[in-house]
This record gives sequence, C-alpha cells and structure tokens, in this order.
Amino acid sequence: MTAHIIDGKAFAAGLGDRIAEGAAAFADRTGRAPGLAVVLVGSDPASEIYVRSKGLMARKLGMESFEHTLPAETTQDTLMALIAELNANEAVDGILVQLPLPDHLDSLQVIEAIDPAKDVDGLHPLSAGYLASGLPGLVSCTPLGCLMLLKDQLGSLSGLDAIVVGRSILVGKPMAQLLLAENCTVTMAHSRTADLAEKVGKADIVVAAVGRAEMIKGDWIKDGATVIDVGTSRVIRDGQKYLVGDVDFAAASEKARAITPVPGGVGPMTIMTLMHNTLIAAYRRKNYPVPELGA
Ligand SMILES: NC(=O)C1=CN([C@@H]2O[C@H](COP(=O)(O)OP(=O)(O)OC[C@H]3O[C@@H](n4cnc5c(N)ncnc54)[C@H](OP(=O)(O)O)[C@@H]3O)[C@@H](O)[C@H]2O)C=CC1
Ligand SMILES: Nc1nc(=O)c2c([nH]1)NC[C@@H]1CN(c3ccc(C(=O)N[C@@H](CCC(=O)O)C(=O)O)cc3)C=[N+]21
Ligand SMILES: [Mg+2]
Repeated sequence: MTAHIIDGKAFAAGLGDRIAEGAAAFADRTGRAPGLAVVLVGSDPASEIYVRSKGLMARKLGMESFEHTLPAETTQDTLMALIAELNANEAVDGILVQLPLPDHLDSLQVIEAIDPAKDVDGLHPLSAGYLASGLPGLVSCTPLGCLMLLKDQLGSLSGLDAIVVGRSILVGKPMAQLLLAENCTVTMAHSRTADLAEKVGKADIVVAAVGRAEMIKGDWIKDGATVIDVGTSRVIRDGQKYLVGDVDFAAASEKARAITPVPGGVGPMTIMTLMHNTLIAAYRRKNYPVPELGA
C-alpha cells in the first residue's frame, strides 16, 4: 500500500476561511475584532519565526494580534504582571505563552495565572480537567488539529486502536483524551514504554509526539494504519538542513493508509486551531452561540 499524504496546509486553509467569516461576524456584532495575545520570552530564532507567523495569520483572518516579546532576563514578577494585564484587557480573548520559558521562570505558575476563558493553548490545569471530564473548555491546539485530520480521513474513530507516543501536557496527554472521547481504545506510550515497536504495530491510529527524528520505523506500522506525525526535528544531512518528523516517512508510507508529512502536515493545523480557539474564546466570553466551523 502507498499512503495518501494528508495535506495539512490545504485543510488549514479551508478552516481559515470559516474562521475569517466568524471573526467578521464577531466584529460586526461587537465593534471589535477577536484578539489574540502571544507572549514570547527570550529570542530563540525558531520561536520568533513561529510567533510572528501566528500574528500574521491572526491579522489575515481579521483578528487583532497583540505581540509581547520580553527579554530573556525577564523576572517572574514582570511576566505575572503582564498576564494579569492581559487577563483584565477586554480586547484580549486569547493568551498564548510560548514554551519553553527560560529556566529561571516558573512556567506552571504562569500558566495557572492565565484566565481559563482565555487559555487558547489549553494548558491550564482547569482546561485539562474539563477535557478529561468531558466538559466544554479550550483544547490544546496541536491535538485538536490532529483530531480534525483524523476525522477527515476516517470519519468515525469509534472502536479503533490508537497509540499516542509522548505524554506531554501540550500534546500527548490531551491527544489521548480526545481519542478516548471518540471511543478509541488508547495506549499512551513514553520513554519508559516496553516493546514500543510491538505496541505501535497493533494500532490503527499512530500519533507520534516525541521530538526524536524518525525514531518510529516504517516496518513497525500496521498495514493500513493512519499516521499523524507531530514531531519536528531539525537535522543536517549531506550539509543540507531538513525538518523531519518522529516517523520514518518514506518507509511508513509503504505501510500506512494515510500519513501526515513534515513539514506541511500537523504544523499548519496547529496555527489554524489556535485561531479557531481564539474565535471560540471570543464568542464564549460574550455568551454568544459559537458559529459552526465544520471541524
Ligand atoms: N507541529 C506542531 O504543531 C508541533 C510540534 N511539536 C513537536 O512535537 C514534539 C513533541 O513535543 P512535546 O510534546 O512538547 O515534547 P516533550 O519533550 O514535552 O515530550 C516528549 C515526550 O516524548 C517521550 N519520549 C522521549 N523519548 C522517547 C522514546 N525514546 N520513546 C518513546 N517516547 C519518548 C517523553 O517521555 P517521558 O514523558 O517519559 O519523558 C515525553 O513524554 C517536538 O518535536 C515538538 O517540536 C510540538 C508542538 C506542536
Ligand atoms: N505554548 C506553546 N504552544 C505551542 O503550540 C507550541 C509551543 N508553546 N512551543 C513550541 C511548539 C512547537 N509548535 C509548532 C507549531 C507550528 C509548527 C509549524 O507550523 N511547522 C511547519 C514548518 C515550519 C518550519 O519550516 O519551521 C510545518 O510543519 O509545516 C511547528 C511547531 C508549537 N508549539
Ligand atoms: Mg515541552
């Protein structure tokens, strides 16, 4: 079997059209655009590019973008004061603090300070609790985007065996909760998992969120499985720079029914689901019914 290559960029573009309509309707009704605040501490070049692309996308879809870039030496108090200000700012519907923060900062304290109604990254413990309890809250962008792609490929996920490799609060754990809510039987794998290859080989759905270049081998994949590759690793081969996923894409494509590429798969979806969450947060904060985004 040669896998269908899932086009995350195209899917994200379609979702973006509906978000832009929802943003315009919100602006008509309230006199202001939905607002997203992105906070970056320090000057990691990859994070800078990534934060800039979020701001550009927000504006492209008719939202307001508030970008706060703070120096690496920023104190906890300064960062906490900024979060308090963003919580109190009526024009801000969503707050994203780019992770990881520099080592001297306490990220849990920062995340817990974010108003859960504005937690568009789904990182607050209350957001995680809502998700685990089946209550409406904001869901972490990357897993939400992965779920949209899976449902688009497979329709109902009910009864399928899924494995999520990686258990971070940002990706792996919320991904497993979303799949469980879709009635998958979910295995959560991590660095201490025994016989990972064998466990991956039993799964109809593989979501890889580890951050180790091509660690999941093509011959581990069950024939006809659907593979979602979240990992992004920068590697240099023959003097050329490449961005690669956690899955050996070429070999896995021979086994899978469908697979996301890196780049062009999950990454573009993460940016668009952030816009999706910002729009939802804006509507909910006003107690307006959330528009149908078809995803
Ligand atoms: N494309 C996108 O939109 C996004 C991409 N990413 C990328 O996804 C990757 C994961 O991100 P994130 O979840 O934040 O990463 P973390 O580093 O927070 O988590 C990595 C997870 O992988 C597990 N792990 C490490 N080594 C192994 C191994 N040998 N076998 C099995 N599991 C292992 C760890 O296990 P343990 O808990 O035991 O340590 C941990 O749970 C990164 O490459 C990141 O850049 C992240 C967010 C968005
Ligand atoms: N609070 C927080 N929330 C996050 O969601 C978050 C974070 N911190 N810290 C870092 C990770 C990483 N992440 C990516 C998002 C998009 C692409 C993306 O768009 N990738 C493009 C390629 C971009 C390129 O070429 O570098 C693609 O895969 O096609 C990648 C990685 C979000 N993260
Ligand atoms: Mg991390």
